[in-house]
Amino acid sequence: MIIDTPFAIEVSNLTVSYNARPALLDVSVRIEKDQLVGVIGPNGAGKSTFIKAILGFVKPDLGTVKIKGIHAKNAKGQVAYVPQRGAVDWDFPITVQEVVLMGRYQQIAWYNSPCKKDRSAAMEALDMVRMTNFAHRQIGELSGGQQQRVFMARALAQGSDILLLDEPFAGVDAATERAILDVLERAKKSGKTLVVVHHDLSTAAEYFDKLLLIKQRLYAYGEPDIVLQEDLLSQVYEGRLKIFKDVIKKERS
Ligand SMILES: Nc1ncnc2c1ncn2[C@@H]1O[C@H](COP(=O)(O)OP(=O)(O)OP(=O)(O)O)[C@@H](O)[C@H]1O
Repeated sequence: MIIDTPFAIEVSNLTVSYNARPALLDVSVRIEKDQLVGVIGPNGAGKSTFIKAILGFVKPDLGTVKIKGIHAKNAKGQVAYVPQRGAVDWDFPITVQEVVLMGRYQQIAWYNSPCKKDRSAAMEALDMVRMTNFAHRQIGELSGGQQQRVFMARALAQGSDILLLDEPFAGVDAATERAILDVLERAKKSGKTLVVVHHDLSTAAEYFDKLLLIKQRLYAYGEPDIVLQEDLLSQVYEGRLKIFKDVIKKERS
């Protein structure tokens, strides 16, 4: 069933708890299609939980998630996920090409092996992240930034219109950060909606079309100049006054 909606993701009244302690409380937000969205907030704010709840990896106490107008339970395969780099066993003996092909497994019946179409989708995705020359390399032999790009290719090969990424810029150098941003921007131009957990307030306005500011509750969602307001940031980041004052100064200069 195709529903004509401008929204990629609609989250309504979402509450998620771990051991009876709420990580997210009554979060409602509608994310439009074809946007590059940054999810910001301090440590432990519930950013990863927000992503995991959209993916159905954690069960909400309350609330609903819709993907392109359809209840998330019935929209399996519509959303691709790029986990935090630390969540992956990089010593596993597998090549770059095999990892990216794994993105196609939802499309491959259990009794079939990957066909030509699956292989070309995987190669196209590797090309998009500029990693074609590394197709036959073991994943353990890549740098952190290259590993990140391979996992982005795996998500792109899946063919979903919506990609959720958990801290893709964590632990990479400035040049790699640029390369990853370039992939995100190209994916957006090709019609994807990307929701990205991001730690660094100083680059948030430059990198993203919209920001989602979260600390257990949703504090703001919108264009960076609406979200990066001193009063909002002071509520969310409390003692870390200097950091956000510098950010606002940079925003306005
Ligand atoms: N599996 C879990 N079991 C128990 N508590 C958890 C679990 N996962 C997260 N939490 C708690 O839920 C809250 C939100 O965690 P979450 O990882 O979503 O935050 P975050 O904003 O992504 O944090 P960070 O920026 O530090 O990665 C935190 O208090 C965290 O300790």
